[in-house]
Order: sequence, then structure tokens, then C-alpha cells
Amino acid sequence: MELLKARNLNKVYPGKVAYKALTNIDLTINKGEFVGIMGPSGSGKTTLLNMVSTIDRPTSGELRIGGEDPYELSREKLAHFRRRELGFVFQSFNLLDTLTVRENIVLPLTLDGTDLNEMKRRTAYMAEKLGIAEILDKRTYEISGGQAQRTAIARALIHQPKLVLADEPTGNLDSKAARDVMELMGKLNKEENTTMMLVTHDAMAASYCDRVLFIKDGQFYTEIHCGDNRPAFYQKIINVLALLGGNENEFSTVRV
Ligand SMILES: Nc1ncnc2c1ncn2[C@@H]1O[C@H](COP(=O)(O)OP(=O)(O)OP(=O)(O)O)[C@@H](O)[C@H]1O
Repeated sequence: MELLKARNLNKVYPGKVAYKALTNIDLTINKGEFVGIMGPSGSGKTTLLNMVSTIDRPTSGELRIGGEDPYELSREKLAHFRRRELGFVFQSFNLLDTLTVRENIVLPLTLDGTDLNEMKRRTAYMAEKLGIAEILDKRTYEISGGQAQRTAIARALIHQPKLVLADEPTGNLDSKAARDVMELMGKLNKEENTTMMLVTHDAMAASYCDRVLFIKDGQFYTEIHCGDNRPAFYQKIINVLALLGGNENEFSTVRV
């Protein structure tokens, strides 16, 4: 079942000299899929993520999430749609420092006015899944980067969104923490059937996806599928990145 369908997405940033950041991008993500987006710096990954996450409008093209066109919604309904149907994971975690881990995780349910017992049940469930049950009462400055990202993932998934969007979730983590985070994202994708889209420079992180789509200069370049051999998939990703070119320091290729 198609969860996300983007057709012919174009984005032109206006300015003294208009810049075409995306050209005729087609993207379909089925329910339960885990899809990676890779490409050199400036290729349009963030632009695409911003279109899909409804943060910015495409200049032309169609977008459907769960059959709905978010850009047809009023401002208020769009804000509700984003809060209800999407979950976000960022490179910089974006946790609220004045709150505990528990309070951060439960935030989307608080905003939705969920019943207290349900909030407790969901928090305990997510904390258990992400291995952070022991740190629920800590403040965000008392936890490690890996724990902070796992907290952010729990927050992104607690309201069971249709689609989770992750922007460089391993960018601020050491290789061990990055691997742990990706293992957990892969596990949640499979066990909870959560649909995920990941934008990353990190080949190790991308190798946890079912397939990876590459863009170059705002255009679709190629797509590769994981199959059942993750180390082989990692190598295939490295090979495409080598073909894509770009700055050699740009892609992380040291983690297997
Ligand atoms: N608000 C904007 N106004 C004008 N040009 C922009 C704007 N945002 C991005 N661009 C340009 O669009 C192109 C794509 O940018 P984008 O941020 O999507 O790339 P990216 O693949 O995410 O890069 P990186 O990996 O470095 O984050 C770049 O050339 C960038 O300079």
C-alpha cells in the first residue's frame, strides 16, 4: 500500500538568480518501508525532506501522504496533520532541556490531549523498546548523545505517526552509538511496521534501509535495494557514492 507518493516534484528557490533545487522527482514509499535518501552536498536532500515533511512547498508537482494532499489543508489543519501523522528525528536531537527524558518522550501525546493512563502505557512501551527505561527521570544534559537520540526516536514514534522522517540522525554520534541507533530504527521499522524516510551522508546508516535513492543536482540518479545481505548492501552504497563523486570527505565510509 502506498503511503507516500510524490510525482514530478520541482522546487525553485526564488532570488536574484532563481535556483532550481529539485527537478521532476518521483518518490513512492509503501507502508512499512524504510527508505534512505543520499546524494552529495547541495544535491537537494534537505529540500526534498522539507517538501515531504510539509515544511516547505514544492514549486510544482503532487504530494500525497496517506492519500491526503497536505498542501490542500488550511494552515491550522496542516499543523495538526504534521503533529499527528509525522514524526521527526533530527541530527541535533532537538530535545527540550528543561524537561526530563520522560517529559520529552510524552510531549506529542500531551499536545494531543491523550488520556493519562494511555500516556503512561505508551511511554513505558517506547522506553522499553529503546532501552532507555532506566533514564526516564534524568534531564537531557545528564544523558549521552546516543541516549538523547534514542529519546528523540521514542518521541518521534510515541503517537504512532504514519511516517517518520529522520535527518542525519547519526550525524552527532560516535560510530558505536550511531550503529546502536540504526539497529533500533531498523528494529522499530520491522516490529512496529513504521514507515521511515532517512536522509543521510552515512553509508553505514543508509545500509539499514530497505532501499536507498540517490539524487544528484536535484535529479533522481539511481536506486538500490538491500535484499537480505546488509554488508553487501553497504558495499553497493559505497560503490554508488564513488560514482556520484563529490568531496571525498563528504560521505562517511569508515564504518562497516
Ligand atoms: N532557501 C534557499 N534559497 C536558495 N537556495 C537554496 C535554499 N535552500 C537550499 N538552496 C540551494 O539548493 C540546493 C540544494 O540544497 P539542499 O540543502 O537541499 O542540499 P543537501 O543535499 O541537503 O545538502 P547537504 O548535504 O549539504 O545538507 C543547494 O545548492 C542550496 O544552495
